[in-house]
Amino acid sequence: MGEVDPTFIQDVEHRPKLTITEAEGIPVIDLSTLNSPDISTEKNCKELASLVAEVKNACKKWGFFQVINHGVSLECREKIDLASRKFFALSKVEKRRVKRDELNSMGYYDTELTKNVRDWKEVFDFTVENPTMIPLSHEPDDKELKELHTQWPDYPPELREVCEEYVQEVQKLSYKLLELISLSLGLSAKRMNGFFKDQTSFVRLNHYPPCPIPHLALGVGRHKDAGGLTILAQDDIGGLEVRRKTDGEWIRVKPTPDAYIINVGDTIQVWSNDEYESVEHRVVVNSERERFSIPFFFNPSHYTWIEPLEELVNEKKPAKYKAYNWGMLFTHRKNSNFKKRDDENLQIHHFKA
Ligand SMILES: O=C(O)CCC(=O)C(=O)O
Ligand SMILES: [Fe+2]
Repeated sequence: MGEVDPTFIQDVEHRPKLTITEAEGIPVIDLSTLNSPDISTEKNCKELASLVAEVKNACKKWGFFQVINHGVSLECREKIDLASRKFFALSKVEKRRVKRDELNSMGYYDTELTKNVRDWKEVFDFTVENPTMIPLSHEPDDKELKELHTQWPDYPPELREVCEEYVQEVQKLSYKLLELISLSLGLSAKRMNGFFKDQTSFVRLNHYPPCPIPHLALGVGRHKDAGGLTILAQDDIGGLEVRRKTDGEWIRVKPTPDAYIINVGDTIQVWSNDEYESVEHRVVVNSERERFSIPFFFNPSHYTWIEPLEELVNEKKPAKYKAYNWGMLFTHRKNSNFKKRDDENLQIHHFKA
């Protein structure tokens, strides 16, 4: 097995149990009602109301759910999956030609830290908007912006095109989900859409190679997603674990062919004034098989100030957070994935009112 870099080793309390608890409970929600051309009939109204109720229950209970009949074409998903496999099969030298650096956080890298421990994975990130504007530094007084541009590799030559097609399709699903979540919070369907103009969303191709020490390391350490929503395609290997709210147990999300796994991020937690919570999750790796996954992080514009929506604040439920700037948080997080540092990552609890 050889020596494994000690930066991969998790503290004892965070090491995974290799016996799997697979939950029956993480809901699978059928979105076919939304594909119907005639959404305004009485039957459809009823179906929509029950769909919204399912979304609400899932968000309350788990913070996670899977969707089927979501409208993203399987062909499109298969194409990006294949291109991703071809890219990661290249040599490290080839992949590092499109490596991310301090100035551009998009591209390839294999040294991501989650809570200061290295993840057993390699990734390729690309943005939705080109360019994507974010603050240059996370200092609140520094108003300078920078442009993120995706660095596309030469191989496989179709990568850029299939990624761009995939984003188009997943975007449509993101807005459908955002609208369902809005309705489920008692808001108008499009209440949150405006925050996603000039979005800082990005897609990540993840590759988790087989790991000789799956009991000591993690593919991704425990974390919560900071943005609005995450829409994840996982393959048939499995490894994603979600912290169950009722008892804190780590529950494996069962791979379901052609489904997407959805979770609400910290941003929706704050907008909802803690009506919904962003739930901790992690990825367990295994010694035999490599795993691939593709999360889409649906994030607001850098100039969005995140705070509880006024409709969800009242005397009984005062605002639980002070407003913070999304761009500043995004830049802070990006820099900390990059460099080991002593201070804690910036988290929403730092903005508790
Ligand atoms: O690969 C997965 O299943 C999940 C990855 C994840 O949680 C993330 O990249 O934020
Ligand atoms: Fe995540």
